[in-house]
Amino acid sequence: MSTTPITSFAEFAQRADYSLLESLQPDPQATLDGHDHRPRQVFSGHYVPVTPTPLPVPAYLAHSPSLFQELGLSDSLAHDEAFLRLFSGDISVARQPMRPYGWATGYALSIYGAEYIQQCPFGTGNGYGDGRAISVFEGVFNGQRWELQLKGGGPTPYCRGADGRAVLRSSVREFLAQEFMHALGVPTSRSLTLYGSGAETVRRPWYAPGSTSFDPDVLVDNPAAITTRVAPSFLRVGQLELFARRVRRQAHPEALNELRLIVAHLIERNYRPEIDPSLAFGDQVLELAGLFRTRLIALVAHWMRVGFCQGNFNSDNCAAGGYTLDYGPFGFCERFDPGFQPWTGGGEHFSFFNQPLAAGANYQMFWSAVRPLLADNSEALAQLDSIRDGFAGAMNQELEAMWARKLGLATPDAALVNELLELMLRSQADYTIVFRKLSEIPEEPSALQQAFYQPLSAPLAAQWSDWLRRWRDQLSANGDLGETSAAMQRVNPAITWREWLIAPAYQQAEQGDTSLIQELQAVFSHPYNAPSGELATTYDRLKPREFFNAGGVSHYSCSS
Ligand SMILES: Nc1ncnc2c1ncn2[C@@H]1O[C@H](COP(=O)(O)OP(=O)(O)OP(=O)(O)O)[C@@H](O)[C@H]1O
Ligand SMILES: [Mg+2]
Repeated sequence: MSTTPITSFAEFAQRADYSLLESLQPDPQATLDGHDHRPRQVFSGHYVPVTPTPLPVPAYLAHSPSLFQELGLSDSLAHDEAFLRLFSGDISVARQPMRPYGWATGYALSIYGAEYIQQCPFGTGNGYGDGRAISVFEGVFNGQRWELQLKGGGPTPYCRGADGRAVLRSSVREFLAQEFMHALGVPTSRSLTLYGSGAETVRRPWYAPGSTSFDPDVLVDNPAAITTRVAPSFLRVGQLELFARRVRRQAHPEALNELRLIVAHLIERNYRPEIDPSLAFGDQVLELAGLFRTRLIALVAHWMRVGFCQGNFNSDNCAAGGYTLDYGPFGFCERFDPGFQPWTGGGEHFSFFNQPLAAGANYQMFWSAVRPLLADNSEALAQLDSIRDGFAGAMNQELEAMWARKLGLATPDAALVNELLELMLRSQADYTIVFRKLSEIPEEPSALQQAFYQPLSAPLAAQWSDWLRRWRDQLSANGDLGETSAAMQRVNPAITWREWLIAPAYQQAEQGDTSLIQELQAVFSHPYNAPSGELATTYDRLKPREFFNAGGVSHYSCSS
């Protein structure tokens, strides 16, 4: 394992290794030149070779120093000409052993457990998939295998007639959010780089300045950008579903084999160290089902812990490796509201506190997608069903443990948590600030005042006093308050994502000024440390009144 960081593109390219991808089938209709950008049906195979469309006049905006370090890349590489060209969509710079084309994958969509096909322009489900995400690299860095994927890299056969681009606004959001979530300790895809175009803009519906409209009221031209995300794989539950649906429909003779290959690939990519390769394949599928259940449940508990709402937790936005994927319609809860949902198209079922149920619906689709692989083994099927049946109970247990950690309790106490959430709601508490203040284990509600969007009424203050007293009694009975407080500060972040602090960063980046992006990167890299001095004045505060109901900040319809 090399310890000197990679400084040249040639050295970087040497890390390419497509040996896992090679186990999958390319679309037999596709040509290997990758010039396949028009919407069409893809009937079989696991991926379509496709070249990205380069951003004209690409310019560096940001990279993640922490991911660069993990991959063993020198920071200077982000400014290297060939590196910049690759990750702004120009794969003509590829050199051996890299492939001179990327790949896009098809997937199916279920919303809350209901199968959809009308999102596919052909009405068949064969035209839905990565419409603007194109993987360009599979390789091994410091002993770990990663896939590198452009988002906004131009149209693919799955683009459904759209431009395949991402605007700078949404790219800055995804770029910052992935690294923030990682720093929060939440499993996630990661951010490598962010490059913007100095010459191409794309038009999207958006909100006029000061608008409180629910729906966008203007069309805005925004620079096109590409953010590259990194994960062990970008396999989604929806992807398994696509192949399972083809098995069910007997779409072609290879359908069951293709399902088997994609599931084997998922195991290889995301679960191999935990699943013994010498097990019979059916047993590996059972192991996978158990591990994915555990990961998905832990993931959603993390989301609840940090106040994250994914916003659009369809099966095609649910990574089969059990991490957060697709930072489009997401938001973080500021004033506590269990129904928080910033995306106007997302609906209540994907709101903040409904995420455990949404995860259960996605797990159900995973379960039904892998079932055909065990069809000839009734014992294995029964085991698989019982893993699925246990989802809700295991989810509840994990949530109870999460609340206990947030409150420093040695054992879960659902009644105490529910009373607290009720009090938070009635007091208009800020989700992040109130838990951070509680981490100091205050005796009096006055110590929490900074967390409330309205002064506490006398009756509410009395209820808080009572709650604090009973909670503190439990804590005192269980151990040292100083240690408990320190442990609480490790799970209750000191700062959070506040959209009104992010909007100026992408607005300034549109004018070529990336200093706010850099400031946010720095602040977000240590979310459990209270920011000091001037940074505290900016980042540790309640959402100002003028941003409540502000279009594009408190809610948004377009995430692309
Ligand atoms: N501008 C676009 N051009 C082509 N396809 C698009 C565009 N925007 C979204 N899509 C496709 O529409 C589907 C739904 O979009 P959604 O917002 O869930 O995903 P996304 O944010 O583009 O991507 P991902 O889930 O890969 O992060 C996806 O399959 C996506 O590829
Ligand atoms: Mg998506």
